Amino acid sequence: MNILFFGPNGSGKGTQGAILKDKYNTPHIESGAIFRENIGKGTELGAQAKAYIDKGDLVPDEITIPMILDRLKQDDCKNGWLLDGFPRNKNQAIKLDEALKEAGMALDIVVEILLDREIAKNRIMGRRLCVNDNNHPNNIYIDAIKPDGDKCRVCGGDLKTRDDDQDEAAINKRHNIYYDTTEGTLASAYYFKDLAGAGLKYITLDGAPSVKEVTAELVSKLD
Ligand SMILES: Nc1ncnc2c1ncn2[C@@H]1O[C@H](COP(=O)(O)OP(=O)(O)O)[C@@H](O)[C@H]1O
Repeated sequence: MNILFFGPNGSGKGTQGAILKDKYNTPHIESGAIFRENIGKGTELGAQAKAYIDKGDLVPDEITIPMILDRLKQDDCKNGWLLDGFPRNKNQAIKLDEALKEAGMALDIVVEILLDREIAKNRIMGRRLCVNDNNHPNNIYIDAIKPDGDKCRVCGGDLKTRDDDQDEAAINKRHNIYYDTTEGTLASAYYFKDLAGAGLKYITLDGAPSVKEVTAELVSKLD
């Protein structure tokens, strides 16, 4: 299965993407993770991308598009892939569509998580990480997982915040790109939505409920 996954920062896209990856046993290709890996290894690509990422901008298409299209040609993608974080603008969507047609490949599923922008921002800014286990869910803005005072609600451990979670300007910048329905990431999702029907299944999920409820909706809509 060839799958695209869309969701704003704060929508739990990474969590739901892992469900899809396991269900279809495909590689989970995350454009941001590829950039971070290259930055970590000190590659030329990493050096080029870092300047843009640090400013909260998108890495230019002439860098990003060939990087992702090359990745989709690798052997492990033969039986399908889950692409997460690409396309992120209309031009990337058009180039992906052209490359798929050229390779005689087709998209099978597009998943879009719907989440109000303010809720998404609060989830990011309200996130608290337990020093004992980052997976202990604590968020000061979500009643269901409010911390126990200033301690982890699961184990009572100390809580910390991720620096980039508190940079409201950077969060707004990323959300401006995501929620832009003319040239931004939602424009790229809708580009494929308009193609839906020709064997392409477009699934929307309500991102507001709990992780478990979003997963249940996702699984019910895939079968
Ligand atoms: N498709 C893309 N096009 C251009 N830049 C990208 C793309 N995907 C990721 N990036 C860059 O990598 C950074 C990290 O991406 P990601 O891990 O998805 O985090 P976030 O969702 O917080 O932006 C992005 O902020 C952007 O600068």
